[in-house]
Parts: sequence; C-alpha cells; structure tokens
Amino acid sequence: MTAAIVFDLDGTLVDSLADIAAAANRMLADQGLAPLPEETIRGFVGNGLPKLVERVMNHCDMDMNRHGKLTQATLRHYTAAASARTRPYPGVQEALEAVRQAGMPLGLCTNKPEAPARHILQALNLEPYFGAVIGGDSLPVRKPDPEHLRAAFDALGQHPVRIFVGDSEVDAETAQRANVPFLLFSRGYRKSPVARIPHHSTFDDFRDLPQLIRSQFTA
Ligand SMILES: O=C(O)COP(=O)(O)O
Ligand SMILES: [Mg+2]
Repeated sequence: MTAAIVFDLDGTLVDSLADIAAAANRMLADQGLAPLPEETIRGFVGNGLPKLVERVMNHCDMDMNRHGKLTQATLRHYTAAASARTRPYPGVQEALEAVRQAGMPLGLCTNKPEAPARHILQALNLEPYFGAVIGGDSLPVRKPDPEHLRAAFDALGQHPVRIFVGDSEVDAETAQRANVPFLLFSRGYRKSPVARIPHHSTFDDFRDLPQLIRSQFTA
C-alpha cells in the first residue's frame, strides 16, 4: 500500500534559521536598528514571513503601519540569499531517496513563500523528489488552515494513506485539523516540549524515518 507523504520545510527538511535571521537583521539594519540574536528569531518562525516580520517589529517596538513595506523589504533580502547557509538536516536526502524508491509520492507544504522555497529545494538538489510544492503565498490560506495541507496531498493524487512530517506546533495543529497522522521531527524549531505537541510518532534522526513509515503505515 503506498502512502503519500507531505513534508514541512523550515526546521524539518532544512535548517534555514541563519538565512531567515540574516534577512530580518538586514531589514533592521536598513532601519538603523541593531540585529536580533538567531535564538530570538527562531521563536518567530512558523507562521510565514509576514507574521515573522510582525513579530520582529513588535519585539523592536516598531510602527506597525510600516509592516507591509518592511515585509517586502525582508522578502527581498531573503530572496537574494535564501540558500547561503541553509542546509538539509543529516540524512534527509537518503530518507527522501528511500521513500521515493518505495513508490511513495512526496509533496511539500511550507509557510515560506513559494519562490524561495523552490529556490532552496533546487540549490540543495532536493527538488526532483517533490511532485507538489505549496508555499505560504501559493493559496489564500496557509497552515494551520487544513486546506493548505489538503492542497498538497490533492496535488499528489489519491492515495489510501496520507502522512504529514513537520517540526512545529503549527504543523501539528494543521495535521489534526486535516485529520492526517503527524510525524514530529524533534530537532526543528518547536517551542514546546515534544509531549505537549500532538503527534502520531516522533523522530530525531532522518535515518530512522523510512523504517518508521514502513513499520507504521504500510502493510
Ligand atoms: O516560513 C515559516 O514561517 C515557516 O516555514 P515552514 O512552514 O516551512 O516551517
Ligand atoms: Mg517548520
């Protein structure tokens, strides 16, 4: 029995925090403001770029009327260097290869805007694995709206089993609302303990993922 698997991107397949933080900090520098530590910005990732900029601006007590402009500026900085320091987590490519060889169609559902998401997949040689890529600006809705995740699965066709792999509270909520089993990668950008995030299974090493999927979801 084949399962369709949809993955989240930031904090799941790739560690992208350094480039996200650099873009936000370039925007702050344009405004004459000091950079924020990566660890602070880590807590702002998960609900897409406009929300990240809103959280940065709140943190720095900035005038929210400028949110639209500063979101565009941050996106420009990000697009210019989206894959400079972004790297897949260890074992990601091998895991994708293994599940694809087992005949499972793969999709991506990220709140990152689609253009930089595709750029990162290309730069890291991950794009050929994905039959569908849905970004945070691809639809009128984004995670945690379950329609965002459903769109990624639907683009892969009809398969008896659906599995979502992600790293965050937002991903867990999305999976729950879409009624899809959720596999939680525990080394990403989550803010709460693993036990507080609803999940079907959790893993901390991509080398374990193919076997986890085989044993739990395929007959
Ligand atoms: O862009 C974000 O805020 C998070 O992106 P993700 O959905 O790939 O984790
Ligand atoms: Mg994520």
